Amino acid sequence: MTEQLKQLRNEIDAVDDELLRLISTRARLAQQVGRQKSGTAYRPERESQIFSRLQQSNPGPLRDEHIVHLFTEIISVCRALEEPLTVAYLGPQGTFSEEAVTKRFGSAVTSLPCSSIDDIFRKVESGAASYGVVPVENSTEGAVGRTMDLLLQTPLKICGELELPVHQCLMAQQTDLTAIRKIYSHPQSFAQCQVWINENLQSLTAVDRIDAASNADAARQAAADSSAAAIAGKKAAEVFGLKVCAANIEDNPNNTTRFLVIGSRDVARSGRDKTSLAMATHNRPGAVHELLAPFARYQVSMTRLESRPSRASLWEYVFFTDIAGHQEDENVARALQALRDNTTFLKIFGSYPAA
Ligand SMILES: O=C(O)C(=O)C[C@]1(C(=O)O)C=C[C@@H](O)C=C1
Repeated sequence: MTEQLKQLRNEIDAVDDELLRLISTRARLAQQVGRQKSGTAYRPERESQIFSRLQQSNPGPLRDEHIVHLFTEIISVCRALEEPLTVAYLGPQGTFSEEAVTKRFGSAVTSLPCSSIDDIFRKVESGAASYGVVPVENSTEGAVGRTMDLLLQTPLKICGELELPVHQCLMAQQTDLTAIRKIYSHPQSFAQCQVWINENLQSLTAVDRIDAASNADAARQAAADSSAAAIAGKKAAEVFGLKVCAANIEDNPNNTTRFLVIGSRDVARSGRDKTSLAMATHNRPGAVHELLAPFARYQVSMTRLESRPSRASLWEYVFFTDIAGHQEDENVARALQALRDNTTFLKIFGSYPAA
């Protein structure tokens, strides 16, 4: 070892000692904060403010996303000292939903795999989980209808959102594509990889596509059959001991799924928030125009507008809307009051920090 290398490593040791001391101090402060406040330890608005501040003062060379990743884990262990959290997600282990839980809450939570989106809502409503993470839309496939329908029925609130880039892989027990006779995957993942499958697999011999309940379930089935492959995220290959035959096979490289965090408490203002709601009005000419007018009047930006059948009567729709700002912001509060006066139905799902 050169003298210079030895010297640099000594400096790293000294920095690590300092980091250890500082992280321990931070953890003790979080414990004190936990004793001061009432209710749940998880404060999404505060975490969002911490990330914004750190990104603004990031001196490099680490990228902002690395800083957020490191501090997500630091906050995760500090939060766990205050209160252990259980987070429900669409299982089994190895799904993109599980990745979404770790991305938002860090690793120091108990993640609870559920067999359906309905089950996630049930677990949070019953208190078996403190929070739930549910997919709400995909950039290629559009809205996740079940999540939207359940939001209408539940007393739960939206406490946060996050976006997860969805990179699909073809995985199998071996990497020889000519040995593959069937592929398991979730129908949505098949849809996201159509071009790649047609170009790379259909030209071989006949390959059956078999729908699975989830990508991770597809990987589980491929792990039990040497003539099968699965399309799933890289995490599923790790969980089920499969080899990745081809990575990033999604037709759209920007393929992203947006997830919501659901819980039972309202979230305070972070200063960079969004509010989600659903509304309905009479089925007559100009009604939708009138419905949206308060947003224009009070200068509230809409970031999403999606209609779904109301399920109450034929050809009646509920409009799901995301707007910029928190319910407690003056312009948002005024727009919401105008909506209360003009709609036949209005449900506010919650305000939360924008991703
Ligand atoms: O500020 C708080 O309320 C804390 O509990 C501290 C802390 C943190 O580690 O910074 C931990 C959990 C909360 O979600 C937000 C922040």
